Amino acid sequence: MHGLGNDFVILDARSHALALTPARRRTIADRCLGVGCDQLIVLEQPTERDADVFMRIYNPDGSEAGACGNATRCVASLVMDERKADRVTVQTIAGLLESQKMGTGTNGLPVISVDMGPARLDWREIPVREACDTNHMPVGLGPLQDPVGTNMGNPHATFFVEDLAAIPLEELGPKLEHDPFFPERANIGVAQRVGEARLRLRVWERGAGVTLACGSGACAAVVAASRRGLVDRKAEIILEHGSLTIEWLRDNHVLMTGGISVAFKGELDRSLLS
Ligand SMILES: N[C@@H](CCC[C@H](N)C(=O)O)C(=O)O
Repeated sequence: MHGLGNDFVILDARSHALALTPARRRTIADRCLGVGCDQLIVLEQPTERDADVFMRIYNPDGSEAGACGNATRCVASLVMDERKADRVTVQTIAGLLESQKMGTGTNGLPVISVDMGPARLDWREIPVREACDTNHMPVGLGPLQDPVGTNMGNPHATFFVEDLAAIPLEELGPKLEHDPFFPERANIGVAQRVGEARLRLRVWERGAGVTLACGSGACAAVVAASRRGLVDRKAEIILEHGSLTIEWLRDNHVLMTGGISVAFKGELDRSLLS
């Protein structure tokens, strides 16, 4: 499935455990050696009574992430179809995420909204190496300076620039992701304000590289832009393959709405079953 081109292989391990070693996870995510995806998602039985499904998130480098906004919308849509319901709760290692079907987009695809939980703004929660004001973090490289830090269940640094097209993200992104300032590495977002309530965004994702869209990165960008006074609390985020609507609610939760799509369905090879 994909959300605006941020693509996922979603494995259903709810009724049968999978033998997924880190090496196997990397191979499945490899676009030449496996199926290829930005994140590998594994569905399991939830451990919380209020949740409908548990979702694990793996980056193509094998690392596990606490949040993936676009995959949450995809998984929620799958489970809503199964249950013939308009609302479901997705459990992740970072918490419970409530999701709602909003209807169908002009392209005929489902539009799904997810409450990504609270935006965490304290430097210890992002986390960064030293105490700092997360609205102006002392880290940067070349034209990317003075980012805003946000934890949306995963760590983000959002840089604001005048001309997004002029930023060599493929070159600067990996260096910033691995900057010692971020002990758990970070997703690197670069945003340009293009209207009163509109931002253009590109993200170098931790453990994945540049993707066509990053849902949690879009949430972090609106929180960051709002803290900087660049937008109010609701904005359209324009990504390479479409837009997301993000709202930073007064209770500090962040709501993300956008389209999702099923690319194809397949069956697991028996060798993957444990
Ligand atoms: N594609 C995502 C984020 C996936 C996880 C990220 N790379 C991390 O390591 O934190 C999204 O839509 O939010």
